[in-house]
Amino acid sequence: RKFGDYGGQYVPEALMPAIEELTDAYERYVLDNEDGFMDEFRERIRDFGGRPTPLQRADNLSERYGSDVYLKREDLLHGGAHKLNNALGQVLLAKYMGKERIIAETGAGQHGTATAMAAAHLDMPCEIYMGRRDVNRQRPNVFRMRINGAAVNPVDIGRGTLKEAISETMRDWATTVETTHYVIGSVVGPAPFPAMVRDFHRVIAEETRRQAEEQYGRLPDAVVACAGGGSNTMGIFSDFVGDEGVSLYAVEAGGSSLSVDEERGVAPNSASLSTGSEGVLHGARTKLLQDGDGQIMESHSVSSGLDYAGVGPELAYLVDEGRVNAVNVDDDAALEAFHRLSQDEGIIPALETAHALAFLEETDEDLGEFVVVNVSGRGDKDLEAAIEETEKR
Ligand SMILES: Cc1ncc(COP(=O)(O)O)c(/C=N/[C@H](C(=O)O)[C@@H](O)C(C)C)c1O
Repeated sequence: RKFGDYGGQYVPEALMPAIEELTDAYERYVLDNEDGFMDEFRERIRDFGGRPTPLQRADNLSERYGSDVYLKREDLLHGGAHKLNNALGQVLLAKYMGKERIIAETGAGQHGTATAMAAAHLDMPCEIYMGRRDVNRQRPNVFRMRINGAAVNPVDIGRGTLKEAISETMRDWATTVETTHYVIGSVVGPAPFPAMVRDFHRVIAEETRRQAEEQYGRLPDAVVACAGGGSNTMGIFSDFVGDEGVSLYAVEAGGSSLSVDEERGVAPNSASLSTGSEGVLHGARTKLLQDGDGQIMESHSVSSGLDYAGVGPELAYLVDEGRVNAVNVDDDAALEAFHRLSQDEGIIPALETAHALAFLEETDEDLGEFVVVNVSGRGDKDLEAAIEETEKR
């Protein structure tokens, strides 16, 4: 339940029965593979999802940085992002638990889309909560969710971004726990969600380890991934935590600046790991952007998927332990990296992913000769935003 001081289950009493039921199901089906649950998960994520994803050498980036840069291509997973690993796992688990309805939150819309696809695939009705602001800036994903048969509920309270969408989804779940499972989109929320979401994404790290040995003859010197809630980071890091020779870099959104405006409660970034402080958000104790009175601050990022004031408790723990390096790059660097990968490698990355790629350009650290970057998603959803943002600069 806990990762050092972080984690726990800070939820209203009404949710405790659902949390206990989910904990029992997680232990039986995910940890103990009861009824062959994990076998069915692996078979479906292979045949429906398209796993394994390639570990591909980026020849032009390798030349630019004078090292062997390999891309873990989660953008090639069905739906265009790593999100399907967790969404498929949780919807399948809901089916094993006898649930009849699926709900989820989304910000960038990738998690919402993945949940809608998994629910359609497993014949479960699905409802997605999405901040109005995100509905407007990730429209291609709103269309995909609806075409996959999900209802998309725009959330108009507050700033209409991810934080409010999560709160609305939790509110729905509190009154529908009997029949409904809440598919949380990242390694956040009350236990067992952070560990369970990590375990569904662990397949990314397992493949990367095998592919590194086969294609390069040894483990990477460094693994780099962007961090919003932290699921694609924990997914690709989880298998390497015990390998001291593999440096791990979690790249957060530095937004437009790292200085926060305590007065207005606004942080023009989402660098919770680097600049946040300990607090409770969405059911877990973790690190988050809060003002002196403990009010959660508005976060910012050019990418919806990193625009989140919190971060997963296990990732916060690994950073405090010094096992993961928390770094960040700003909006401009991410936009440059978005265009660089598109022009130099023929891959349009998600704006979230672009932050991980920007770190290779921005850092003056020597990352070693064999560097793996997690390409968490593709940038189809971001084309309009990226062009607009680039023209503005
Ligand atoms: C392509 C892509 N890459 C990275 C992220 C960051 O989420 P994590 O991997 O959980 O840190 C995201 C996050 N997307 C979520 C979503 O689509 O709803 C996000 O907005 C929330 C679930 C946090 C993403 O779409």
